[in-house]
Amino acid sequence: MAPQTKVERQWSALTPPLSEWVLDAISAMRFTKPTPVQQAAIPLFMGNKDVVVEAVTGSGKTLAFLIPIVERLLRLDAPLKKHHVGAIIISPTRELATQIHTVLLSLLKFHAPSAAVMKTDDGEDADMSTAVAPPPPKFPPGTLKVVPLLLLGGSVTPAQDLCAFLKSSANILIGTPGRLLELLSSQHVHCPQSSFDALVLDEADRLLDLGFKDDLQKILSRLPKQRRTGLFSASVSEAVDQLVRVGLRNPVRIAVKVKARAALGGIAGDEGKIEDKRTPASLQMSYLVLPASHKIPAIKKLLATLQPQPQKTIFYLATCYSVDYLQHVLPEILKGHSIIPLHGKHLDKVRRKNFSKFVDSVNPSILLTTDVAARGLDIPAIDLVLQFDPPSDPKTFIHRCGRAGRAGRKGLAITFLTPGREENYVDFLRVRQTPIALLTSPNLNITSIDADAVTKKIRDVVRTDRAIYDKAQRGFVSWVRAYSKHSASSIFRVTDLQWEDLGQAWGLLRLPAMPELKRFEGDRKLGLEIDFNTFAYKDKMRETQRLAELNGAGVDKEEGKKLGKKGEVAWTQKKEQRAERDLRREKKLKKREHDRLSKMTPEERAEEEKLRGMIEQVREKVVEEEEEFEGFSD
Ligand SMILES: Nc1ncnc2c1ncn2[C@@H]1O[C@H](COP(=O)(O)OP(=O)(O)OP(=O)(O)O)[C@@H](O)[C@H]1O
Repeated sequence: MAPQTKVERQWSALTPPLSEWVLDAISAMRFTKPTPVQQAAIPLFMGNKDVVVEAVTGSGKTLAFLIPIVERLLRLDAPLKKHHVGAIIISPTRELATQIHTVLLSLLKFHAPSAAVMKTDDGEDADMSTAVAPPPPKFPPGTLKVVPLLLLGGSVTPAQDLCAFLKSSANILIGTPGRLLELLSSQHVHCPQSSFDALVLDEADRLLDLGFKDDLQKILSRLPKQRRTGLFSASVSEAVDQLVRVGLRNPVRIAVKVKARAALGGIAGDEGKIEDKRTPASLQMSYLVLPASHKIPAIKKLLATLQPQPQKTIFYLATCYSVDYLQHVLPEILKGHSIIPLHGKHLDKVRRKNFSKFVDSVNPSILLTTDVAARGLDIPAIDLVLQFDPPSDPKTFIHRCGRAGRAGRKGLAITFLTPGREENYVDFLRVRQTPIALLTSPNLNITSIDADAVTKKIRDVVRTDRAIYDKAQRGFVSWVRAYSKHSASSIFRVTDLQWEDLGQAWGLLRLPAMPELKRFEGDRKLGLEIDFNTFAYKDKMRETQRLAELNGAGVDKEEGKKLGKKGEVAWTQKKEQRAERDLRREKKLKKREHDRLSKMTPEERAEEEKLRGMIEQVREKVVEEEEEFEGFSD
């Protein structure tokens, strides 16, 4: 017998033993040993156990559920019937679902029969194979294989998803709840007791949140009760009250915690003590206490002084509108870094493009984002996470921080707190086994001169275009609303906010009119004298419209905006733009479909017609999933 390699030795201690091809795949990935969560979860989930798995971010939970699912489907006595589903993996966001699908494909590349299906399904590979390479190997009927299908929503219609399912006879579905439900609602998709094996909820506590409740309930009602269910997350214990909803049967709880020495800068006297942590040991969890107006100057200094210089940074903001605003001003301040915005209100196309741009960028770059990118994303090169302020939902905290310091790599997560009551957040986190320590190095020493200089720069950008001013006002209002909804409401109180300093921090040209400022008696103009009547939009059409309104009746000269039905113009315009966009999208899809059909042989067409007949019966409803993921982003 050939001597075992190091990889085989480490992984082969698992029982039941993994298949040869899985060991080959792991070996190619250079994972010399299973991570603790893989060691604990793979044997149990490969057996007949339901599992609830909590392990720190970046600890390899994805393979901990993918390997058992695949192994079990490939150990069946006979292949699943056509259009029968063997396993479903649900994820709260498209990006995460896509990532799980990618990891699964990289695993299946090593399973020849499944890989052959992937090849023939991929048009490019198939074409190339007829031209240069030999055709993919044929396997005898009855060969077991895993065929995954990714369901995301966005620009793909439910009918197209069904078409892909029927054509590929996929047996593992990966997707977001809304689109999965659409597919499962079709009478052509079968999940009977005899075939359905496992359901996985990745980021389970998020999926058990109220926002997903209805979809999840409906999905569960379409699955057999006798199945294996796996719940995975770095914060699943936050959802214990909800677990019963998932119908777990005597689940085994697996909790992989980290023991670490308490860092300097935590509670006095605790330094060096061993403590349980819910964050990876390789991730330095830090905070800074600064007035709001010192935060961006501190970030500027940090990025310039941290060694080695951060290459990929995630900068979390509370709302989509804050992202929409700061994407215009940060490039001016954080020069040398590409600022890439990403939030749930972006069109699907923009969201995908910007995400890829960040992942692929070779220069220092900052993903400016909301909690849409808080969970699950595995981009190993991220070395720094910045939180302008803590997330409204405290369980999101460890997920945001956990985008850095993954799989043993060093990472740094810094949370900004303002002096006063917010400092209690440090103790609040400690109780939740998420200790954070004051960042003492590099020493930033931000002065009011630094803050004034940054505010001036921001304001200079805002003054270039009234559209940016609008975004600033909107971004700020949405931020205040998010702040007021913080679940740690005794720590984050709107009444404690320092409005003038915040105005400076955001580079506002005046404080917006908002109910939260009713009792504010300070300077709403923030010390500036600006003639808003002459403050123009760069966009000529918009400016002409503004001027027309300004010169017309019912105009507040100071605001330069229409009185009465506030916001009516913008709203109707927005509605028209959306309708136009939908029309354009529909036309594009039709053209793409036409091009696809025109390339088909008559036989393929006939098959297509047959499929279409089946698809006609499917509800055509495009689900707006993004809003759910945003939760509190106004
Ligand atoms: N056995 C292993 N050895 C080394 N690296 C591994 C191993 N298993 C997985 N990894 C790598 O660890 C990284 C994190 O894995 P994964 O994304 O599954 O983490 P996770 O626990 O799901 O994190 P999160 O809670 O943030 O979703 C990935 O880049 C993955 O390739």
